[in-house]
Order: sequence, then C-alpha cells, then structure tokens
Amino acid sequence: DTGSAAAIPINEVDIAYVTPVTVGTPPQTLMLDLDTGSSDLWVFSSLTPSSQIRGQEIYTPTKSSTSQLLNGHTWSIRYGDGSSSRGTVFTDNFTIGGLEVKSQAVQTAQEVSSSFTQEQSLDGLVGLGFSTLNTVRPSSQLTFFDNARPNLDEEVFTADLKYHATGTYDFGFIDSKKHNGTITYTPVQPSPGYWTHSLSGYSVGSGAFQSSQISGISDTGTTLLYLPTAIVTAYYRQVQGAQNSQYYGGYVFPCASTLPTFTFGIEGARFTIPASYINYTRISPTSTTCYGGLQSSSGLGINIFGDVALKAAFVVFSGTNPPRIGFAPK
Ligand SMILES: Cc1nn(C)c(C)c1CC(=O)Nc1ccccn1
Repeated sequence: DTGSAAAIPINEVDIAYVTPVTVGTPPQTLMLDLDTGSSDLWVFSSLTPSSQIRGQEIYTPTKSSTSQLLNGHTWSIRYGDGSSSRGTVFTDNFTIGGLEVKSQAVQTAQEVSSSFTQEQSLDGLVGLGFSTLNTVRPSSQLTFFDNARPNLDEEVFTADLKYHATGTYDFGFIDSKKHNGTITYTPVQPSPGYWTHSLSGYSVGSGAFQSSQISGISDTGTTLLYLPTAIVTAYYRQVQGAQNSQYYGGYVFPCASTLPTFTFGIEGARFTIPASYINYTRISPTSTTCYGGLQSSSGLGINIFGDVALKAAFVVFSGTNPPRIGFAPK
C-alpha cells in the first residue's frame, strides 16, 4: 500500500502544516498536524469542552459505527513549548491520503491548553515519532506509521514541506519526481523515540563550512530551527542590528536587514536554507522588527531541526532496521 496527502501551511508564515485525514465510518474529515517530534495521535472531539474549541473540526466517536472505546485508557502530553492536552482513547478506521489503518488508536481530547484552542485551523496531531514515546496508559499505542508499516510497499514516509506553499507527505514510497539527485542517508538513534540524528556541520552565507557533529531531532511539528548558541551568534553577527531579545524571547533584527543563507551538512551533502526562510515574521503586524527562523536551543536541552530547515529538502524517514533519515535536494 501507499498514501499521499497534502501538507498545507495554516498561516502566512508556515507556523504549522496540516493534512486532511478521515476518521470513522462514515468518514469524518479533520485537518491534523503530522508531527515527527511526538507519537500521540490526538484530536479535538465531542469530549472537548466547548469553551476550549474555537473553530476546530471535531471527531465524534458516537457517530462512527466502527469506533470502539479503549476502556480504562487515558493519555496526557506536554510539548517542549509548554503546550499540552489529555483525554481518553478510541480505536477507529483512520486514513491519510488513501492509506487506511483499521483500528488506529485515536486519542480524544478532554482538555487542550490555550495555544491549541487558539490555533483554529489545527484539529489535532498525528505523531510520527517512535511508538515508545506514546503516552497512552496503561498500555501504550502504536503510531499510524507503525500500524501501516506491514502493508507499505516500502517502510518509509517522506516529507516535502514547502515555503509559503502546499507540499506533501507520502507513505510507503519515495517519489523520484519530488527530489533532484541523490538522497543522502544518515543513521537515526531511535532512543528515546525522536528521529534523532547528526548534522555534519554548517556554514553561514558564503563562509567556510564548519565540520562538527551536531545531534538533534528532525521535527515536522516544530516551526523553527533551534541550534547551539555558538552557531546562532555566529549567524546573527552577520546581521546589522540583530540582537538576542529577552523581551521577544529570541533573536530579532530590522525586517529590512539582508540576511545570510544558512547551510547544514548531512554526511557529505550540503543543504542551503534561503535567507527568506530565516526572515521568519514581523513581531507584530505593523512592526519593522522581525523574528528569526534560526534560534538558540540552549534553553531546550535539545537541538531541533524544525520546518525552517526541513522545507529546504526532501526528507525520507526510513523505518527500516536500523532506522535512518535521508535528505535530498529538490
Ligand atoms: C522542545 C521545544 N522547546 N520549544 C521552545 C519548542 C518549540 C519545542 C518543540 C515543541 O514543543 N514542538 C511542538 C509543540 C507542540 C506540538 C508539537 N510539537
């Protein structure tokens, strides 16, 4: 089997991407954020207090003839940015881009934090990390990818995220039309459950490539690129008027600044992030101060290769044994 579905930016700065999925019988369509940085599949639902819903579509298990309560099971997740959700669990038929998993664990939210309520175009998440991270108790549940894997033509899914445009997620095949040239693979450390791998180094603008192993996670559910402070200060040193603002919680600069590109290495391959991706957003609609798409990871305890980096490549998440991740130009 294979599947292919759109990755649609939810706002004009690509803060997140959503993908249409269907749950239940007859199918209920929701727009979910496919997130390689977590492993819970949760949705806004008929069990979510209406005070916490602002325009999201919901899954109503009682309207589905194929839903089954997973008795006595609950879940609770907190993301690195402080957002959270929790609730109960049903199993039901679940499809992404024509690929169906029967009896997928669908985690129904009974509480979501304010940042999820405020994200009106996001109806939940599909965790595509390793199932070891799943928070359902007393028995943890498998991700959509782990459930689909035995039926997939190839044990892979790919992310082709785009800057200010709709891209695709493919399951079970590598679409050669979506990338130019070779896919460079590098090993993934599957513990504790993120797609953890190393960059082989970086360069700023036309500067020399600095070889250094930088370990981090490729996370489609995180907007920006978070790297060690030394790298980030070297980058913004090239930007007139840039500063690390306590007030705004990161590097800001005059929107009219000319930003350098940022290049990262995967083994011997090089991927260049255009300056436009790093000129992320104005700090407020009328401001001439802009917030950077490259920020320091020092407070996070982990480096995160989020959408700002991933949209510069065609990315193959390979569930083979051992797992690996591949990057190709596009
Ligand atoms: C670890 C981390 N620290 N900080 C500042 C960020 C943004 C992260 C990553 C993160 O929280 N990603 C996320 C959030 C909600 C849903 C899915 N993914």
